[in-house]
Amino acid sequence: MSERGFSEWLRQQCEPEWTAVVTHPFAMAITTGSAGDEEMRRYLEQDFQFVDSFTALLGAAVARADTFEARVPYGKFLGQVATTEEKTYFHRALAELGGRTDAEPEPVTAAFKQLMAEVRVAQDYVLIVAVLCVAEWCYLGWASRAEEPLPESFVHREWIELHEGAEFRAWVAFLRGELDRLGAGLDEERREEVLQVFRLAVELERDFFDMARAPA
Ligand SMILES: Cc1ncc(CN)c(N)n1
Repeated sequence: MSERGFSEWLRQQCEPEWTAVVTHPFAMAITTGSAGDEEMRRYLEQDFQFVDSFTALLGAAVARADTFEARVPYGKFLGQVATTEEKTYFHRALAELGGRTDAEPEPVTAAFKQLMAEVRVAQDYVLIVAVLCVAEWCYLGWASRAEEPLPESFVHREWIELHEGAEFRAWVAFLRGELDRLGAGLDEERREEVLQVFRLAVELERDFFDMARAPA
């Protein structure tokens, strides 16, 4: 395992897919504001379905965290997703784009929801953190590549802002810290198990951006 900790070791094992996610043409098109309305509508309709399962997974993290110190950041972020992202951004953005909140999940969305449901039902804390960490860390990865001035359109700009900034960086650092802390006590077999889940989540992130780019 890398001297730099379990989370960095996991990330390195997932190259070149990791870099493919954080530099994905669709993500880069969000950062420049050049992702078109149709693409953004398809992507956000699907992401709204993703966020539902993601919110449930945060609830599982609150329940299964092994320390009170860890439960608090999950609870705090859960409140933020449920209020800021779900209640305001998605509804405003989908209204602007003529999108729906009840779109049929695409195959990649269904696969991602299934992975999140599996680790949630298993109530396996380190696997729960692995999926949450991929989702948040790789979003920080692409969003932090955005250059000022950010796009004028709120659909692009606010989506970047939700995944960048001091608070979001601290949240990702917390998730990585949890993986580093837990990883130190895992044997080889368990580390491999976490890696498999981590890798699948990275692949799904890449496929999710591919889906957004695919012709309708
Ligand atoms: C597919 C996906 N992955 C991650 C995130 C970041 N919360 C998201 N909104 N959507």
